[in-house]
Amino acid sequence: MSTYLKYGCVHPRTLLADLAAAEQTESVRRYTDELAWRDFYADVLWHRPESAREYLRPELQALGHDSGPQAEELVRAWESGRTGFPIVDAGMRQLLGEGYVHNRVRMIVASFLVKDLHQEWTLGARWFMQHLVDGDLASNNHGWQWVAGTGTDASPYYRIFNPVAQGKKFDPDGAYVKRWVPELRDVEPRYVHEPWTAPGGIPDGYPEPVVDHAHERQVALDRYARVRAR
Ligand SMILES: Cc1cc2nc3c(=O)[nH]c(=O)nc-3n(C[C@H](O)[C@H](O)[C@H](O)COP(=O)(O)OP(=O)(O)OC[C@H]3O[C@@H](n4cnc5c(N)ncnc54)[C@H](O)[C@@H]3O)c2cc1C
Repeated sequence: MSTYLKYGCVHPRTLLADLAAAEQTESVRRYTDELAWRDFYADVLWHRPESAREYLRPELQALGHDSGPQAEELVRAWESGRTGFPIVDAGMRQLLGEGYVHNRVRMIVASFLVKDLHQEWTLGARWFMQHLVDGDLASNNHGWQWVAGTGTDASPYYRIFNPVAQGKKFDPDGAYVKRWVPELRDVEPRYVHEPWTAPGGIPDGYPEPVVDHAHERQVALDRYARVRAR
């Protein structure tokens, strides 16, 4: 519904009225909560308009970010869905192909850019706004700040998504990855989220992982510890 809400085709109060009239199941309550997130972020943006571009926790700006030709190459790999991490690549290719990505995958690809590639959330937020059909300044930029750990009610900075574990948990048979990453269609489901472990190795045409997740996770945590110690 996000695109219809974004363009005002349906008003959130219409949805809330329907939800109030429905049997109060867990999914009805969850949906109501989701709509509340949307309004919450709109409210934050109204009161703190600078939060569209600036860190709500400015001290975390001192984390810094990677720059230079190698960092730029990694950003291009992320943008084009060629990081070698299947769930990240599927999400980024879906973004380019459909302009829509499920919330879980938005969180995974955003975490990868900020915590594995050590880029500022603002860079990813801009890319999303250029490509999402539901692109909304409040939900998008605060979604990014949530993942980056720099916003209101933010995910703690030290919570770092493991792209392999997330893929296995939320796409256990690899159907989502196989839909968007054709190079992996013939890989057995148990290897699809870490094709470098498959007996035949990584299929032709699919990249090797561009980073070592365990190492970059530690780099991110060390940077965070340094900023906190100031
Ligand atoms: C990094 C990142 C960027 C995002 N960018 C956008 C964006 O530009 N535009 C946008 O509408 N949503 C954004 N979201 C929130 C969420 O991913 C989408 O609203 C959701 O995926 C849309 O799918 P749906 O309509 O099936 O959602 P459902 O799960 O069915 O939720 C119903 C509605 O609740 C609202 N909603 C749900 N989750 C959130 C959330 N976390 N934050 C704010 N509103 C929410 C949306 O209006 C959504 O349509 C972003 C989330 C992240 C993590």
